[in-house]
Amino acid sequence: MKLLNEEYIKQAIPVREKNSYKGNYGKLLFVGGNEQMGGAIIMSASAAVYSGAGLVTVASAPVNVHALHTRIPEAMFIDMYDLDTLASMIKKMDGVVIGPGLGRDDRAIDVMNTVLKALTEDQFIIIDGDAISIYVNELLDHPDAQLIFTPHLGEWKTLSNMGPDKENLQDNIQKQKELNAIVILKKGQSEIYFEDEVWQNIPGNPSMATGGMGDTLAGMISGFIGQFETYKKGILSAVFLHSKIANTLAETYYVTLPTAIIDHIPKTMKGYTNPN
Ligand SMILES: NC(=O)C1=CN([C@@H]2O[C@H](COP(=O)(O)OP(=O)(O)OC[C@H]3O[C@@H](n4cnc5c(N)ncnc54)[C@H](OP(=O)(O)O)[C@@H]3O)[C@@H](O)[C@H]2O)[C@@H](O)CC1
Ligand SMILES: Nc1ncnc2c1ncn2[C@@H]1O[C@H](COP(=O)(O)OP(=O)(O)O)[C@@H](O)[C@H]1O
Ligand SMILES: [Mg+2]
Repeated sequence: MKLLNEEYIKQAIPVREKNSYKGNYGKLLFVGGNEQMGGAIIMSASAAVYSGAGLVTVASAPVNVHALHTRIPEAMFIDMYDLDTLASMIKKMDGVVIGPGLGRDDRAIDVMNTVLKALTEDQFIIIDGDAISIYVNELLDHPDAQLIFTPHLGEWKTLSNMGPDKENLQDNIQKQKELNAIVILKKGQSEIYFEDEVWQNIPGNPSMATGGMGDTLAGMISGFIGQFETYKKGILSAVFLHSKIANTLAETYYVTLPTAIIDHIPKTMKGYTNPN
């Protein structure tokens, strides 16, 4: 297992080309946030916007539109239950995050089916939160896109049948291959399972144990992938900086709010930008 520490991330973040434009930095769709959990998809999309994603659209329950626009006017909005619009929107995207606050009811299952079927091979999808349960329970097919799962240990049990006391490196590698996906297994020191190697994150602390922290990570990962050369660089940099920011905040704060992490992303990224 490789260790994900300061050395890897140093100067990993690319400098923006002088004449680049928003289309160069990722077009992302966030799908989730039912009537009870709008905050989850708002945090996720905010994290992508603050990570530098070029264009962010949120597909959510209509009741969430004003809260979203108050928090991030940079994002666009569609009704996630309008399945035709949802399917046509997917076609314009580089990547999709689905699951934060999605719920698991029949409407959520329809949304999930629509998204997975509309994807094409040059796109990526991050499946998080409730979407993990739907993927497993509904026996959905692997989408025609790069698949990325971001389970916490409870969700990993749903995906792998291995509980927190049973999961282990070798069996996790085996399961990752069966899933044909990149797996970011979230825990105190999260592990990232790629096709050819496994990494362990070093920073992180218990001030992060608060609702919305994983929603925020999923948004950061998507935002980074949209701008980085490779999936590996984008994912590893996002996982590291998410917990690195939390460590800095935890020096003076008892609890680290996901929204506080989001606020600190742009300045922290600047500090790790490669000047060459
Ligand atoms: N503001 C909002 O809108 C927010 C919305 N949110 C949205 O809520 C949705 C559900 O997400 P969730 O993570 O709450 O799933 P949940 O069904 O409780 O977990 C499944 C099982 O896993 C277990 N488990 C969990 N963590 C574990 C661990 N580290 N290690 C071991 N076990 C662990 C857990 O066990 P338990 O805690 O019940 O003992 C349970 O049995 C999702 O869409 C998310 O985006 C939240 O993000 C909050 C803020
Ligand atoms: N004690 C801890 N130490 C380090 N990281 C933690 C700790 N508790 C939680 N985290 C991190 O917080 C995030 C929690 O994700 P998740 O449970 O999906 O949150 P939510 O669904 O509420 O957004 C993960 O990235 C996890 O690694
Ligand atoms: Mg979660």
